[in-house]
Amino acid sequence: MLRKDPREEVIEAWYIDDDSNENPSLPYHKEPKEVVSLDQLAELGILTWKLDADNYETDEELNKIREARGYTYMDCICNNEQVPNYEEMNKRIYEEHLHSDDETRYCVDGSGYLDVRDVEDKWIRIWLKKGAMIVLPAGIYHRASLDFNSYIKLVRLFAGNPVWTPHNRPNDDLQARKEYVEKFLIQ
Ligand SMILES: CSCCC(=O)C(=O)O
Ligand SMILES: [Fe+2]
Repeated sequence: MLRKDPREEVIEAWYIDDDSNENPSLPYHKEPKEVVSLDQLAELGILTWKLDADNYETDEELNKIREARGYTYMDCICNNEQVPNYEEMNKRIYEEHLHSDDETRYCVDGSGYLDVRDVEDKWIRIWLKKGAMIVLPAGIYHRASLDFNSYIKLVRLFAGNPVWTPHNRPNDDLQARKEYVEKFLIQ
C-alpha cells in the first residue's frame, strides 16, 4: 500500500458548495464530497509542508525553508474570540482579496480555513490544522475564516519588510494578478 503523504494529516481541501455560504466557519462540502489533492493545489501555485509545530522556534526544517525562500521576517498571531475587533477582523479576512506578494502562513495551533479560487473561478476550501504550512502565490484570489474551533495561532513569514495589504476583488489590473493569471491560469 502507498504511504500517505504526511501533509495530508494536517491539510485537507475540497470544493465548497457556493450556494450555502452564510456561516464561513462551516465546511460546506458538496454532496457528494469533491476532494482537492495537494497536487491540484500545487498546480495553482500553492506550496504546502507539514512541520513540527511544537518546536517551530527551533525547528531546523523550518529554518531551511526560511533560508531557501529568504524569509527574514517572522511573527506569530492569534485569532480567537478574545482578540480586539474580532468580528470586524474576521469579516475583513473573509472578503475576497489578493496580495502583491506571496502569503505564507504556518498553523502552529488550532485550525482554520483558507479559500482559494481555481482555474474556473470556483472556491476551494483548504483546512489548515496544527503543523500545516502554506504559501499562497502573489495574485491568487483568496479569503480566510475560522472553523468550528474558533481558534488559530499562525506564524507569518515574509521575505523582507512585510506588506500585508489586501487588494479586494476586483483588482485584475494589478501586476501581480496579471502575472499570476499568465503563469497559472492560462493553459
Ligand atoms: C490564514 S490567515 C490569512 C488571512 C489573509 O488572507 C490575510 O491576512 O491576508
Ligand atoms: Fe490574504
